[in-house]
Amino acid sequence: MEALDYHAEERRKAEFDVEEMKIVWAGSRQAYEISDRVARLVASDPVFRKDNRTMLSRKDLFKDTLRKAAHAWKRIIELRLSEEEASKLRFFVDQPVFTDLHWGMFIPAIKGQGNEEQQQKWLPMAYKMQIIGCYAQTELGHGSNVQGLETTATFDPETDEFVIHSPTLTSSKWWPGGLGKVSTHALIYARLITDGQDHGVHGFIVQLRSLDDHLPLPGITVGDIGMKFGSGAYNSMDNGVLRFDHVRILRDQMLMGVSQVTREGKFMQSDVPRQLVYGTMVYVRQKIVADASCALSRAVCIATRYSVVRRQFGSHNGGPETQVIDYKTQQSRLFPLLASAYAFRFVGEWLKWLYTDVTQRLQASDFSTLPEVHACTAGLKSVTTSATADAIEECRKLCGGHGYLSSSGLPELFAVYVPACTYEGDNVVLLLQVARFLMKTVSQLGSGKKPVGTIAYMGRSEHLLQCRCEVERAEDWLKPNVILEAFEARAARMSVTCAKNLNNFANQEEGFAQLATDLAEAAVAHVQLIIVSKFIEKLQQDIPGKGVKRQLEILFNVYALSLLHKHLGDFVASGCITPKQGALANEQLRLLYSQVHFDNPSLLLYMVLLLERLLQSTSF
Ligand SMILES: CCCCC/C=C/C/C=C\C/C=C\C/C=C\C/C=C\CC/C=C/C(=O)SCCNC(=O)CCNC(=O)[C@H](O)C(C)(C)COP(=O)(O)OP(=O)(O)OC[C@H]1O[C@@H](n2cnc3c(N)ncnc32)[C@H](O)[C@@H]1OP(=O)(O)O
Ligand SMILES: Cc1cc2nc3c(=O)[nH]c(=O)nc-3n(C[C@H](O)[C@H](O)[C@H](O)COP(=O)(O)OP(=O)(O)OC[C@H]3O[C@@H](n4cnc5c(N)ncnc54)[C@H](O)[C@@H]3O)c2cc1C
Repeated sequence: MEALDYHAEERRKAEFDVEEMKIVWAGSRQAYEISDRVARLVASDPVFRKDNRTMLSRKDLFKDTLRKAAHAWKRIIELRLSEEEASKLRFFVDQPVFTDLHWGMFIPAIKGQGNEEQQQKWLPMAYKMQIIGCYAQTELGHGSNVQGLETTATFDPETDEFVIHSPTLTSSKWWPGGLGKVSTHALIYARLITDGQDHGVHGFIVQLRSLDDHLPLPGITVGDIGMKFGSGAYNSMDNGVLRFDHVRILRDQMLMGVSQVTREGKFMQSDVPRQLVYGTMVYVRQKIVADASCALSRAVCIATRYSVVRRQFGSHNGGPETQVIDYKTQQSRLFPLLASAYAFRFVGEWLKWLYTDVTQRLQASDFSTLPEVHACTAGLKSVTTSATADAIEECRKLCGGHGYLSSSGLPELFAVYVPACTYEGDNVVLLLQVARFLMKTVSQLGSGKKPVGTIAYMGRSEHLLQCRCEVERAEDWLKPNVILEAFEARAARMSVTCAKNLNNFANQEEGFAQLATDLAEAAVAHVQLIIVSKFIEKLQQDIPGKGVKRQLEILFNVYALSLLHKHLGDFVASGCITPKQGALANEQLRLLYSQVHFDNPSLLLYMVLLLERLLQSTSF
C-alpha cells in the first residue's frame, strides 16, 4: 500500500464528527472559518512558499522575510483584513519577522503604558507602519534581572528632555528582535534619573533611524547580533545590539501611564502598581501559551503520519510488517503529546479570557487579580513551552532517522521554537515567580483571607493535606474528580512542605535560594493542576458533534494519567496516593492507549488531520 492509502484507510474509520472537532480546536465556528480561509490564502500564494528556507544564505533568507512581510502587509490592506485575520495571516506565513515585535510588543506597550495623548500621537503612525518599532529591554549584562538594567534616562530640566545613555559595555541593548536592521523606533527600558535620584526602570520611545534614508541618528550605534541556532529558523529575525551616546528625547517620550515626570522634573507615581511597567511581558506570555498548542500539534502531526506509514519488524508469512504506531512504546511516547496539544489549547483559551478580564479590571482601577494573572501567565508560559520544546524533539526521535532530515520539518520547527523557553522570561526564573506567589498564599492561609481563582484549592488545604485517594481499580482513575483531587493534593502538599522548610531559615531570601529546586517543582505541580482543571471545565461544557466529547475525554485521561505516571514520585511522596494506586493509574493508561488506537483507530489521525493545514513544511 502507498503512504496515502494508509492515511485514507485510517481516516475512513472515523467514529466522530470531524467538522465539529475542528470547531472545538479553533474555539468557535467563526474562528475556524477565518483560520481555514486565511490558511488557503497563504498556501496558494507563491510569495509565501517556504520549502527552500533552510537552504538560503542568511542574507537571502532576510530578503525573503522582508519580501514576505511587505507582501503580507499589501494583502492585509488590499483584502481589508480584520485584526484577527491579519494576525492569522502572519501565523500561517510562519517565519519570525520584525512585524512580530512591532505588532506584538511595541504597539501593546504604548497602549498599555502610554497616556491618552501618547497613544494618540504614536499609535496611528504605528498602525499604518509609517514607523516600525521594537521592544528593547534586555541588555548584554541583564535579561532576567530587569531591575539590574543599566541604560540611563536622565532628565534635563533646562531643555525639558531626557538624555539616554549607555554608560557601560554591559548596558548595550542586546537581543531585541527587529532592532538589528529594520526598526525606526524602539521602546527602550532605562533607569529614570531626576535630580540625581534613581527611580528604577521605565519605558521610553526613542527614534533610532532616519525616516528619510534609514541611517542611524546621531548618538545611536545599532547592528545585528549575528547567526542563531539552526539553519533558517530564527535567523529570519534581525535581533540587534544598540548603544546610546547621550541621545536627547522629548520629555513626553517617556511612557507616562504608570509614572510621570513633570516639566519641573518632579517624579510622580500614579495610583497604579509599579508592576504595570511589566505589563507587555504579561500580554506576550499569554500569547505564547496560546501558540504552544500550534507548534506542538505540528510536530505531533508529522510524527503520527510517519508512525502510521512506517513499518518495521513482525512480518508473518510474507505479510506486511508492523506499523510502528502499533508498538506500545511508540504509543506511550506519542499519545500523551497529542493529548497535551489539546490540553494546552484549552488552557490557552482560558488564559486569554483571564487576560481580558484583568485588562477590564485594571481599567476600573481594580488591581486585585494582577498577582494571580502574573503567576498564571508566567507559570503557564514556562510549563507549556518547556513541554512543547521537549515534545518536538521527542517527535523527531519518533520519526527515526527521517526526523533528522530538514525535509521532515522537525529540525526547523525545533530551532524556531526552543528559544521560547528563554525569551519573555527564562522558564526557571518564571517558575520561581510562581513559587513566590504560592509561598505568599500559604503564609496567608491562617489570616482569614480566602484564596480565590486558581489558588482556591489552597483554601481546602486542611482536607488536601490528609486526604487519601480512594482508587481501588484501574477504571476508578477515569473519574475526573478523583484525578482532580490527586493533583490538588500533590500541589497543596508540595507548596506547604516548601513553606514549612522555608521557616527553618532565619532569612527568607536565603531559604528561597537554598530551596529553589523544590520551589520550582512545587510551581510545576501547581501549573499542571491548572491545566488539568481547565481541561475538566472544557469537558463540562456543551460539546456538540457525534463522538467528539468522548474523544476529548479519552485525551483528557491520557494527559492527566501520563503526567501522574511521569511525576509518580511527587504524588506518592505527598502521601495522597499509594504506589499500588500509581500502578493502577499506569494500567489504566495502557488501556487508554489501546482504546485510542484499537477502538478508535481513526481518532488519532482525524485529530491530527485537523491540523494538517498548519503543516506546510514538506512531510511524508
Ligand atoms: C504583517 C502584519 C501582521 C499583523 C499581525 C501581527 C502579528 C503579531 C501579533 C502578535 C504577536 C504576539 C506575540 C509575539 C509572540 C511571540 C514572541 C515572539 C518573539 C519573542 C520576543 C521576545 C521578547 C523578550 O524576550 S522581551 C524581554 C523579556 N524579559 C523578561 O521576561 C525578563 C524576565 N524578568 C522579569 O520579568 C522580572 O525581572 C522578574 C523576574 C519578574 C523579577 O522582577 P523584580 O521586580 O526584579 O522582582 P520581584 O521582587 O521578583 O518582583 C516584585 C513584585 O512584582 C511582581 N511581578 C513581577 N513581574 C510582574 C508582572 N509581569 N506583572 C505583575 N506583577 C509582577 C512580583 O510577583 C513581586 O510581587 P510581590 O512583591 O507581591 O511578591
Ligand atoms: C530569540 C530571542 C529573542 C529575544 N527577543 C528579545 C526582544 O525582542 N526584546 C528583548 O528585550 N529581549 C529579547 N530577548 C532576550 C530574552 O528576554 C532574555 O534572553 C531572557 O529574558 C533571559 O535572560 P538572560 O539572557 O539574561 O538569561 P540569564 O538570566 O542570564 O539566564 C542564564 C541562566 O541563569 C539562570 N538564572 C538566572 N537568574 C536566576 C535566578 N534568579 N534563579 C535561578 N536561576 C537563574 C537561568 O535559569 C538560566 O539557566 C530575546 C532572546 C532570545 C533568545
